[in-house]
Amino acid sequence: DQDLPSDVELARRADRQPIEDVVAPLGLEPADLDQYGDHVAKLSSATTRRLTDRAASSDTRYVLVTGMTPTPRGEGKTVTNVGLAQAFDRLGKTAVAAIREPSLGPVFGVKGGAAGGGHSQVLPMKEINLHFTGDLHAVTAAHNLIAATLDNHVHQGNALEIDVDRIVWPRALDVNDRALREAVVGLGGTTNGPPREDAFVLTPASELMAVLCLASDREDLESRIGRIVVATDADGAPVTVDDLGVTGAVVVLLEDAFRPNVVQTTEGTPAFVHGGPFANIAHGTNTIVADRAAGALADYVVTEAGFGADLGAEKFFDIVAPAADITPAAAVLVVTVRALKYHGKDLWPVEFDALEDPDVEAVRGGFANLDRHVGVLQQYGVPVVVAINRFPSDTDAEVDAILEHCRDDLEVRAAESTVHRDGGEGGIALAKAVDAAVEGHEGTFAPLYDRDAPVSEKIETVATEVYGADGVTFTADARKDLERLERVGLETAPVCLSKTPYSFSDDASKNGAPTGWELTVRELRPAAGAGFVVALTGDVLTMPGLPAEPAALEMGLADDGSVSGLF
Ligand SMILES: Nc1ncnc2c1ncn2[C@@H]1O[C@H](COP(=O)(O)OP(=O)(O)O)[C@@H](O)[C@H]1O
Ligand SMILES: O=COP(=O)(O)O
Ligand SMILES: [Mg+2]
Repeated sequence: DQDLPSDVELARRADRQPIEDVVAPLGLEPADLDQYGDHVAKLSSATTRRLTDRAASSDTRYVLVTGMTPTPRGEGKTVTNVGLAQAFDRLGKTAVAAIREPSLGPVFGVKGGAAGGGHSQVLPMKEINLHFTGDLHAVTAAHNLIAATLDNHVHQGNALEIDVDRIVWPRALDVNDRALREAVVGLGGTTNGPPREDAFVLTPASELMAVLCLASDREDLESRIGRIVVATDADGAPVTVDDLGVTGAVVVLLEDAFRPNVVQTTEGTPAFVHGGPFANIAHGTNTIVADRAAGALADYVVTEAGFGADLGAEKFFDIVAPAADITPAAAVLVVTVRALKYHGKDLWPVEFDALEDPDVEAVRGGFANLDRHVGVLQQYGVPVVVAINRFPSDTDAEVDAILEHCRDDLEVRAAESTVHRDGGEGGIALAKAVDAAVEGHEGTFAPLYDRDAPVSEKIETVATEVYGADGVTFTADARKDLERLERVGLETAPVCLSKTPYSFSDDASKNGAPTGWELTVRELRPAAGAGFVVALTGDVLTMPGLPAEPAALEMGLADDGSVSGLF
């Protein structure tokens, strides 16, 4: 398999069409777009409202792309998502790839870009991976305006009697910076004070990002922002963004960010790239507005949920689909030979060169992880199709072992996908398997837990039925947090579990399908704006750190304007 040119080189070579031509087959006119140059646009406010007001048309097929428990490099969900949308396009259907927009954190950190790869990318790759249309910068600014307004309120006399030891609204930055995980602000005497402990989260972990992704329209966006709890007062009552009086300014900052970004894939298939929460520290899928707008226009909406099915897919099914009134038609579970070997060899931490050598037995050893993910997805009543995302070093024997296992043992459809190397052509078999699975499926989709169940019961359900835990241990702090939920009206809200993506359990070193363990919940953070409760487990960090060799060290700008080191 001859080596492909780099993603940035392939992106540069792809012949791009004017964005108005890309979306014309969807029935969009130039008047529906606010353009940012020839290849990037946002839906206009009027069109966003028109498309999202429509009931989700029942004949639109929403295909969720999820994955098995990944290695730190990621196993190709975004690549598969883009490639599958291209495949449906090639089969004469209208399709939209609906994915998240990248955060600068991973771009300059370890994972690199999140715009797909090879012949299945969204373009323009450099712009999308860097500033794009400014949405993440807007969220960062809006987040920090709330924080500054809060400290200013306290400085100016604290009429709301905010308890400065119970402020729960951090600051945000879209850069991985462990030095900011815990900070002290307000130093410098009465001019700057009062001093207090503070924290920074990466912008994708900001509750404003979740609000932007879950709001159904502009009015809902505003009321959700106003409901965000930033602190508690001397009586222990919640203090909200509305109480601070800054809701209007935040909406002004986020009005453009709320409208879906419209771009194209390497093959000219439409893509709505919008919203950027990760699935370990947040709910992990793109905006509802992008899903709904795409669903009003296309036969297929192929959308991705981050990390493994235990994270992104669980949150898509239990939080996003109900909030968006979307019924998923199928789930595509992306697996790779290398991730199966990683689980099969029970490696931790991962040594990638050990995964290059052909080893069918090690692939078989990883089936326990694959099988649990298939079982998790089937619990939601959706048909599952396994996509084997083929890497250059994979052998036919390894791929055949997976196909046979899916057919003979799991009795689920599976298809080899070569969309990274071949673009949409490499996803035709997968697209046909998805259609066959949808057409042959009985049963109906349903979230896993009853929407009125108490938060603790919802956490137990996800822990035992999705993660495979024997039960849940709430620390003393978490139990206190549970009691406080009533005061913010979230005692029966959906839960957004914050957990390591590298294991079904809350311990990254336990790969495969761990059994005989308890999930430990150490803290609950009410997200009244997002309308869910974040449950922190293990040692998940909402402000990641840079690795020993950050991707940033490989980047540069050539004289011809091309960027090196972006991948
Ligand atoms: N089949 C493949 N061959 C080579 N590289 C791939 C393949 N699939 C994905 N990649 C690369 O692996 C990295 C992770 O892919 P991505 O689609 O972002 O995974 P995920 O969305 O699951 O995190 C990206 O750099 C991507 O270009
Ligand atoms: O939130 C994580 O998303 P990926 O799995 O696509 O990196
Ligand atoms: Mg991805």
